[in-house]
Amino acid sequence: MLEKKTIDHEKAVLIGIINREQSEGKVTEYLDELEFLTYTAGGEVVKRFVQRMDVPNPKTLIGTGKMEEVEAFVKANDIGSVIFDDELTPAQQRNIEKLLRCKIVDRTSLILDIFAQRAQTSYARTQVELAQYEYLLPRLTGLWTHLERQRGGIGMRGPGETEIETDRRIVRDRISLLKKKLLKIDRQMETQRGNRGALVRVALVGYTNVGKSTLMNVISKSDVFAENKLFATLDTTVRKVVIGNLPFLLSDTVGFIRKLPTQLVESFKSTLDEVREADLLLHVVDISHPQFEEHIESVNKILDEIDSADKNTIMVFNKIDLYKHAEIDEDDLVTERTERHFTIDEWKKTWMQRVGDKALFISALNKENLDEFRKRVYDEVRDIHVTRFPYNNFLYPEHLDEY
Ligand SMILES: Nc1nc2c(ncn2[C@@H]2O[C@H](COP(=O)(O)OP(=O)(O)OP(=O)(O)O)[C@@H](O)[C@H]2O)c(=O)[nH]1
Ligand SMILES: [Mg+2]
Repeated sequence: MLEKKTIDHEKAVLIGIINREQSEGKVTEYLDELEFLTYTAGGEVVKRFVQRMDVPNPKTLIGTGKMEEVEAFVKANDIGSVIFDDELTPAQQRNIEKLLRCKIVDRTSLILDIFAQRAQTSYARTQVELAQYEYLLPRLTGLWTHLERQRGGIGMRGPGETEIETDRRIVRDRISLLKKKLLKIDRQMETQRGNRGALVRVALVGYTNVGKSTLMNVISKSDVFAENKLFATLDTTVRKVVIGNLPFLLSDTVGFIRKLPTQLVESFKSTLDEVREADLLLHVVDISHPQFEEHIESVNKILDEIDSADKNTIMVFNKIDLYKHAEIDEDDLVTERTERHFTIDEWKKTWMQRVGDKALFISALNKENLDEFRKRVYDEVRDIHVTRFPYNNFLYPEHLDEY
């Protein structure tokens, strides 16, 4: 269920293109996610436009005819933003802006906007601001006037410099300032992490909205913010958790998403240090989501980008309470049985073949199978612990139920 807040819902339309790489079905899925992102950002989607085209129009991405259709709709319906699923070049963005005279947003800037809204701590805010400026820099091409406030008037403009150059210089200065600021906080955090001593470190990773924070809360009896919107968590939270009598550190991290803007991965690298330095990853998956396998791929890709793809990982399939498999009527002899028809048991078997006992099926919300989850995590953490401190191993029995 979506909790609607009293934000003034700005009306938005979505635009996607179908081509050789993305089929109609895929585009529908991508636009579903884009709609969820729009909702998270405070907007309301009133219409979607989809066009089939193999070569994008260099001027406006979609074709002229389609653009006229969009223009008519935007004007007639008081639309505040037009949101594209595909990334726009700075030139395309400018051209479309001129035509439609409303906000033109692509997936990257939408995600950046959500991050900006949700950043709570000064660290997260600094990271987001850096990502925003890096997105902005190549797009500074004269049409922008929103840097006016920061220009500071007299004396700021060097002789002979054009406005765009001044803007670029201001943005570059700001970027290097922010990088310095982050570096300083990074060092402090590194020291903090160093002080945590020898405890085994476990990190929850996964696509956004899969239930990482909910699981963190039930396991550590803490109170991390969780809600049915994307990117509820931006800052890493670390908690000391004890299972049996074995203590370890559990961290909850920012959720991943398909096409996570590179600027964000870059500037959130240090938030992701927690992942990079973890001894064990719990890769949480929302098995009730129709595209959960693609989510797994996106997450693996980002883990690869931060050099963490080879880490010891347990796959945690969450939300089994919501999972429903598609059914085929007995007299239906045409429909082929596919993964969509798998029962949870079949998924269990499939994943067991792939990763052995490193797959778990739970419901964090209904607390289903949490004992099994605790036991698996205990065994894994214990193994890491006794490998690291062999002399210590008598402290921690091989089986949790000996406690
Ligand atoms: N039905 C069901 N809902 C769940 C389960 N686990 C979490 N949820 C819901 O899923 C939504 C997202 O949960 P979060 O814990 O915020 O997810 P997250 O992975 O931390 O999300 P981000 O921080 O945004 O990346 C919330 O509305 C939870 O109540 C579950 O096992 N079953
Ligand atoms: Mg979270």
